[in-house]
Amino acid sequence: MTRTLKVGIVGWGAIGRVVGTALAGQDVQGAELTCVVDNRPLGEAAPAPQVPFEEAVERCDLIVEAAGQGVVREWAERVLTSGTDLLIASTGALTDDELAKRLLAAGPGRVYFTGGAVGGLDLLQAVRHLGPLEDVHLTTTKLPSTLEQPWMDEELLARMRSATGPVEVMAGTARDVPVKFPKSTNVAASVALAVGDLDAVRVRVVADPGATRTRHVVEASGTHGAYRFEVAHAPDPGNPATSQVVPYAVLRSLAALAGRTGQIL
Ligand SMILES: NC(=O)C1=CN([C@@H]2O[C@H](COP(=O)(O)OP(=O)(O)OC[C@H]3O[C@@H](n4cnc5c(N)ncnc54)[C@H](OP(=O)(O)O)[C@@H]3O)[C@@H](O)[C@H]2O)C=CC1
Ligand SMILES: O=C([O-])CC(=O)C(=O)O
Repeated sequence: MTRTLKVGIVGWGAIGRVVGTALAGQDVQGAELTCVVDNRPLGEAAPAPQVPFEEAVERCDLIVEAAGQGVVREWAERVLTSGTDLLIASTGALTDDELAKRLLAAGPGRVYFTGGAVGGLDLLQAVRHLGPLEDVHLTTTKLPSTLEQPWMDEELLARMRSATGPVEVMAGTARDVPVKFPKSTNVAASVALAVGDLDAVRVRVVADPGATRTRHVVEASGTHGAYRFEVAHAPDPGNPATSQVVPYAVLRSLAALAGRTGQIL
């Protein structure tokens, strides 16, 4: 008989709540919710004990990070060093090369990344073995309010707020963009993880008042082929910066880690 995977969730928000509720309801064969970590007191809202981070690391086989890039920076290495595995949603933290290098080398815990809001990462990772991808582009289009940032000047904010159509708010690489939109463009770092190069992924971030669905378009080509993946997600009603599908991508990752048969890997 295989052991049940004890899972702790860090971040009881749009992602964590759905993942934690599903785990507590035994929706993921071979995994159970052991505890929850969050900034705010959750009281009865959490279906498992709310504990400090240190205690979660001690009690769990696997921690799901669904809190933000800062949590990855502060805790990821300690989780892995303690022997606990870590599944990261805030992949944008990996734009820091030093941190990325340390996490990939850390152990005995293992680090994993969820595909989150983008598709096709499995194929892009496979394609690397045929040779480099020369051209990789990601275009992310979201509601303007979900893209407002403290560093933006009045002129850009005014343009976003009064837009009647799409407005490009940033063009850069997967190294620059997730740092500027830490809660909204982790997908850029996820594409870069699949492609194996942060600087090779050209990213456009577009604010569009008509974007009732969040759109991510990944386009890549090389001598061996051309690839295009486009998704249009309903945003989470409580946190429209996050697409509603993301917790289900995390649950899919958890099912694979728990060893459920029949998974597409
Ligand atoms: N890979 C992907 O495709 C995606 C990745 N993400 C990443 O996942 C993260 C979480 O998303 P989402 O659930 O929508 O965010 P929410 O803001 O809805 O929830 C995050 C929760 O984590 C809590 N939190 C933040 N920092 C800490 C901390 N240091 N310790 C404990 N709790 C903390 C927050 O509390 P408080 O509000 O008090 O800070 C909040 O309750 C995003 O910030 C983003 O980085 C999101 C969408 C897609
Ligand atoms: O949920 C999404 O569509 C993407 C997102 O917020 C992120 O990548 O951080």
